[in-house]
Amino acid sequence: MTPHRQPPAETFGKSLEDMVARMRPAGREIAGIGGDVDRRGLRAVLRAENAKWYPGVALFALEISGLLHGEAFGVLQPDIGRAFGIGPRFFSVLTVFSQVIALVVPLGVARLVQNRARRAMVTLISAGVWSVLTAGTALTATVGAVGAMLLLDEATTAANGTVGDALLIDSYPPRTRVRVVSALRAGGMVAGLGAPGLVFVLTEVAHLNWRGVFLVTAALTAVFFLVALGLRDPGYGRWDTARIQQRVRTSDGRPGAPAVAATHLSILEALRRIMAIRSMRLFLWAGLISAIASPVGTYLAFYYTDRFNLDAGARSLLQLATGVVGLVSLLTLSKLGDRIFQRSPRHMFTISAGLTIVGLVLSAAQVFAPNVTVLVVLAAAGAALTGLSGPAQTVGTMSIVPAPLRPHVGAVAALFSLGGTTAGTILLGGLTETISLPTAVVIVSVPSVIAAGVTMRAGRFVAGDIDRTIDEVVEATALAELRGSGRRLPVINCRSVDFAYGPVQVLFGVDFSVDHGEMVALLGVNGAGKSTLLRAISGLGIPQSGSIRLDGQDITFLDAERRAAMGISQIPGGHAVFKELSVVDNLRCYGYSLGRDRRRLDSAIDIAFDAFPRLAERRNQHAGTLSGGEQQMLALSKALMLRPKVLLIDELSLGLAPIVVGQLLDMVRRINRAGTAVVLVEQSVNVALSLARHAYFMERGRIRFDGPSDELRRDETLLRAVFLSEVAKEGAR
Ligand SMILES: Nc1ncnc2c1ncn2[C@@H]1O[C@H](COP(=O)(O)OP(=O)(O)OP(=O)(O)O)[C@@H](O)[C@H]1O
Repeated sequence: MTPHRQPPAETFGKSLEDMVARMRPAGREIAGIGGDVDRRGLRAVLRAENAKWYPGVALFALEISGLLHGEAFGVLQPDIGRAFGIGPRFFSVLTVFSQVIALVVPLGVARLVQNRARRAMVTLISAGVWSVLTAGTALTATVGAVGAMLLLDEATTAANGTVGDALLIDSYPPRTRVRVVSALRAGGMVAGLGAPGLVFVLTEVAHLNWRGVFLVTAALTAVFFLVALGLRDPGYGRWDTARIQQRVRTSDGRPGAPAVAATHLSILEALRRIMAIRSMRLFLWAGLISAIASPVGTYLAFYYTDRFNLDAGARSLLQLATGVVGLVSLLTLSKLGDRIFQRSPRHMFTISAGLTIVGLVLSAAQVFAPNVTVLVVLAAAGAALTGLSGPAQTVGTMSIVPAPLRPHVGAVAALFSLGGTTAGTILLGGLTETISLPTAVVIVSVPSVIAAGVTMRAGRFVAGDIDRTIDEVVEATALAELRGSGRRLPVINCRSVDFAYGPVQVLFGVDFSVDHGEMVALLGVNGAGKSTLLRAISGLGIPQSGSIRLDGQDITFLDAERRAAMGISQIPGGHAVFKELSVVDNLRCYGYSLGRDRRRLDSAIDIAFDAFPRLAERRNQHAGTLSGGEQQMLALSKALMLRPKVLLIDELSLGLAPIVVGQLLDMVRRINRAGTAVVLVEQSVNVALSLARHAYFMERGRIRFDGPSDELRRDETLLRAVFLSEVAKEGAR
């Protein structure tokens, strides 16, 4: 017998959506947008929030450490080459490996830290390895060892880069983040200016050979490593996610609910989740487009060296002037950045991208500078304005992803910007062969202006995307609360699902739930979106927004294969069998998720043959040559074999004789009685309503009815619509 729904499960999805909507304003305020604009200074906010300076200081120490050893490796490469008799070819082969490492390591590290917050450990191990590597390089005697060290260095640098921003963001409250990120970037700029100076002093003033420089650098990186040694991972979403969870728990006066179990995503699933964020997609494309111009700096340095006859000293001064102006502008304007972000993330991106465009124009104008003074002014002003968008972008991108996926963002961004840099190197190389450098610089600056425009557009969606992360946290916590209070969660719960095929949206805010062991009818006119909803549940399609949960666990972005293993089976209308395969091979394919246990598979196949002797008689016949009814029996065998938690059936009875339909429905009842919840999409209203106590009615991608089947049976207006579409379908056949 179909179990009774627990009140108010009939509107479970709806009530959850109401709860999520109710908590959204509080969630926004916690996430640092909305509410009264916080005008306090950084120190005052950190004191009031009891946030410590140390994580920032430690991360700064690690940044200096990274810069120092990176600079030593970069500058001294030719000397190492000479010492071992290796030429540029050796290093260019290494570069290829380095690029592979730069792409692969971040993804692996992001996955590694997704399950447990161990980002501080990753960053400290990286820094420790740097010290050892730098010292090891000084003492090494073989070419192979040099190569291995350079590659290991690349891997640890990539690992550190993956977790750095996420660690910083999670260490500070949202209302201080633009300032904190800006301060760290400014510190990095200082170190960036100081590192070459140090290498210069060690080689030119102290006259150390490359081994000596590496030893001194190793000692310094070790000191910075020790400074950072107390760094601990603050935990995912320490200042946002955790606080929202806390707020949800206390909102109904039941503190101390069990922890919310997160769904761990594979790398591909995590990428899918990230790419589902509209503003993130735009940010990533903007990153790729703007990276096209990244080789410009090198060309410019050559250009103004020739044009104004600048020597190394003058070039360093130019760099120093640019750095100092950039630093001052970052530090003075970052407070404003925090305020604007709080008022409206969209404005923050409009302003920062607007300033970037002005900065780009000034930077490109360098090539027309009549003298060195104008060159310095243009370079400094350009760099200062374009530099402002960095922290805005970091805070924006980190705020729109769920906290455990923040390290993945760095990994994906690296992928995109590498594509842009490669394209830019090829493009600029080609352009400078055929046209003058000033024209080439102006041409290559155009993509950066376009990228700023794309960023501006991305900013429009940031607030909405932050809402989605808040909603997910509220929902997960609310469900954990409910479970903690003894309530059994629905086996399937869809909340506010939007789905589109390309630009055409077909589902709009669908709330849909199915209890354990329940049979539910999903009805509606043709094209209402019933099959699409089933596809979203089984993982054949990914919704643009909203969530899908199996037994409380978020499965919105999981692979279909994983969902099948978790207990969701689907019998798609019209093409449920592999027509080219024999009956028994079809059953073997269905049994894929049972694993490698041959005996288990064989006994599952026997169960199917016992239930449908007609299939047993035709075990070696091609499934495509079975009758329509036999094909549906074969399809239903999947549920008999796998005993899923939920069976999604799309149009079981379509085009079949009543007697065959009767047999199939008997089997559906049997499967349901054995504990499998069934969602029945049926063209025959009578069939569906006679089987299911609970019914949903869809129209144009929206749920129009959610309640007892008897009530729907009495709703003539809705049923007439289905009936008419049924007639139309029959007519079309
Ligand atoms: N792969 C696809 N690409 C583009 N549009 C699609 C795709 N599949 C379905 N659609 C469109 O999505 C809308 C919903 O289709 P869906 O099959 O989910 O409806 P349905 O309620 O199951 O209809 P029916 O009862 O006729 O099967 C329809 O307008 C359909 O044309």
